[in-house]
Amino acid sequence: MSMNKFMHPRNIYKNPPNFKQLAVEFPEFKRHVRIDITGKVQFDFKDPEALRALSHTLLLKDFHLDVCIPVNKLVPTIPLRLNYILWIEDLLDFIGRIDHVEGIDIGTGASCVYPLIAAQKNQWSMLATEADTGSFEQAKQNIVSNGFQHLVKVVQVSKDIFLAGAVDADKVYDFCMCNPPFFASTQELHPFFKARTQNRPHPKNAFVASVHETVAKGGEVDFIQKMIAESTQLKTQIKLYTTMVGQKSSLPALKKCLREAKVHSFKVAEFCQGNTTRWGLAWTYLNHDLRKASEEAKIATKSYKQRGPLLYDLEGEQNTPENIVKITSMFLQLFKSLQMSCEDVSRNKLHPRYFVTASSNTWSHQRRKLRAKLRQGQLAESKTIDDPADSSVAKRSLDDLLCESTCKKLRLSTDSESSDHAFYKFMFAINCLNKKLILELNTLDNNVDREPLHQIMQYIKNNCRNLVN
Ligand SMILES: C[S@@+](CC[C@H](N)C(=O)[O-])C[C@H]1O[C@@H](n2cnc3c(N)ncnc32)[C@H](O)[C@@H]1O
Repeated sequence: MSMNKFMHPRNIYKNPPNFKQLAVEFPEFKRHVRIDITGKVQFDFKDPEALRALSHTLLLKDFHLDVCIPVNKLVPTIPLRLNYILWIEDLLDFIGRIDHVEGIDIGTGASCVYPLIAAQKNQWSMLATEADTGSFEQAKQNIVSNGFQHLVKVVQVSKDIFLAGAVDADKVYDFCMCNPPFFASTQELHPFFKARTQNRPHPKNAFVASVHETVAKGGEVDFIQKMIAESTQLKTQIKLYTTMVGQKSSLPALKKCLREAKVHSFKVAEFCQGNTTRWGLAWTYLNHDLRKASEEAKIATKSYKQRGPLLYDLEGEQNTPENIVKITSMFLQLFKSLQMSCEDVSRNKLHPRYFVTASSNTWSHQRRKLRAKLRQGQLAESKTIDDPADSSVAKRSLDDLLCESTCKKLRLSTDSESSDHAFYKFMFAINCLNKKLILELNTLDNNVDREPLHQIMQYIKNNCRNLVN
């Protein structure tokens, strides 16, 4: 069963990429797809070359990164890499780190994929380490060819060093991350390695990595235990220690090790993508209880599968600082016009995020007003924010009628506009991905009714063209 629906809510690959479209846009990718007689696009996940082309194409299309992934080196699956980065974003938010973030990627690989995505997406400064000479050289080239020397630095380290020898002694880092070699021996690479159940099917994807990238003496438990041991020396010099864990069976030993290391708190998350599940482990010596990290940080786990935010692609809107500020202020105006109050909880101006409180159901009230006007034939003169171009009035009035039944369901004690208490609270954010701006709405609490959120989103969509043009 594909687990895409359990991905982090901000993961753009929650809806799988459109392979047909990718093939049209990227000739390199086109070579690896064929159209069957029913017209369906076929992609061979068992072909290492096809997987390499897919990762290369997604990095190019969605992150504007042209990354050389050499043959016989690990091909990074991009949805998983993004899940990990989004989880770190949430944890950094939780500990209050927003600006000028500095991170470390242990074992960056030839692609240098985490630092490059982190630098491109979030402008984080990254120190990358790599033990293998070939991968180190390639990582260096990938940084230069993508023009990220100002944000990403890679250092070659010996296999026995994790953090201590690589970090600058005078510096405090916000986080470290790591995708460790998962296996203890080459036999473990075999799909029917004894730890896997007899019934378990063959992996659906080709195995695309070299042995030294995936095998380390003692496997991931030993690798991560060494990281934990070094963290007991570095303590708060790194605010947030994180690593990926490839096998669930490794978690009990690692949790025990963290308790023995007397870390202040630690947290486990589950990253689900495609047919693969991985785990994230984070710990800190700072006075933060990571177990209480926000709902969003927890959302990567299965139990929050129904609770992703509602997203709306603000098509055609440029991802520039000025435009983000402009669009945000337009949405704040819209909320104000709906008599909603907005509390700024932004990470910074480029990551606007607000808690919005409505004290009554004003959005469907607006709809009622619109319907009343329609009935009275007044729309032509109307200058409210609800006024679209003439041609779309008819369409939206129809939308309104269609929506009427849902609006009725929402009629609560409400329509008393003067009520002081919060009638409905939600989170509004603008997220940026390369040239795209995405509007995000979410509830603050998992147990509240999401129907109003859908209605507010619909209201925004109906009015968005007026707002941003
Ligand atoms: C599983 S690969 C991950 C590569 C990349 N981070 C990714 O996710 O695609 C692990 C990498 O760690 C490197 N490595 C192994 N031991 C290391 C150490 N002690 N310090 C730094 N890198 C190490 C390996 O050479 C390999 O490139």
